[in-house]
Amino acid sequence: MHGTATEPFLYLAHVNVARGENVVLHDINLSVNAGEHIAILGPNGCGKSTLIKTITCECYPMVQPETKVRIFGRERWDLTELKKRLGVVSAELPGKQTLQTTGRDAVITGFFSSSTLWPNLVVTDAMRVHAEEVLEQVDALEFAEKKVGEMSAGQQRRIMIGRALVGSAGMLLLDEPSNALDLAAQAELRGLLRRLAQQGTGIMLITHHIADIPPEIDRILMMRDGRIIADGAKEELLTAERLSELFRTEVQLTEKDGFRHAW
Ligand SMILES: Nc1ncnc2c1ncn2[C@@H]1O[C@H](COP(=O)(O)OP(=O)(O)OP(=O)(O)O)[C@@H](O)[C@H]1O
Repeated sequence: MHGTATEPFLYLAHVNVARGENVVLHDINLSVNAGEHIAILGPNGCGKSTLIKTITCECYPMVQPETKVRIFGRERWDLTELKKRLGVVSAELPGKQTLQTTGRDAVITGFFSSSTLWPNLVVTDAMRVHAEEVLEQVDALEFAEKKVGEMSAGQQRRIMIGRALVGSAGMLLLDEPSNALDLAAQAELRGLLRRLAQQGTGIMLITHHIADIPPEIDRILMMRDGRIIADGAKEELLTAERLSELFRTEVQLTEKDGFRHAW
């Protein structure tokens, strides 16, 4: 699981991050290889999104000599380049212009990390061919001509996953992707994440819904109060006992077809 055969995607050492007046991440140490499948769990406000925002350079670590942040093996990044390579998906759209953009074009914006296909952007034939493959991969060809603003939340999410996939180096960072999805769309999302994981796409998934965690995810990070309090195998950590400790409430767990359900 923590093997060295693949290119390291992420290396964080002694990372502290402040937001506003408060330090909200404390001494984060984390190493992730490309292609790993990880879920990040923890109570509201524990710092999960800030961790992802630290990877995407939307939040910066406090400057301290022992602090290291390496993404794809590099410490310094042109932000636009980095954004293109990181496949980030949240429940929010990249910008309000995205609403007026067709699904097909919204996927292509992933090559530029832009909110719409501005006229000055040069779209190559190779980009169009790849976007078409990705639209098929996320099962979105049927509604690719629709404007994103006219799609269901489930369709939008599939387009945003496609957008994240086109430019990315095979790692998806998903911040609560099942938010606002109805039961059918949640099931579709679960199926899609499973397929992507099986095809070798790496996944870092933040979720409050244990049922979102596909069987392919085998590593769990548990966060509380801005710290990683556990990092290990799903078999050890995704238990009623560990979840009860993490959320400080009694959690019950059942398992079906490799998925776990908590309440
Ligand atoms: N823009 C901001 N300015 C100041 N503090 C912030 C900001 N965004 C988040 N915080 C604070 O940072 C801490 C970590 O928040 P973060 O959003 O990373 O947690 P989270 O685990 O993703 O929470 P949730 O599960 O509710 O989404 C919280 O105390 C939060 O109040």
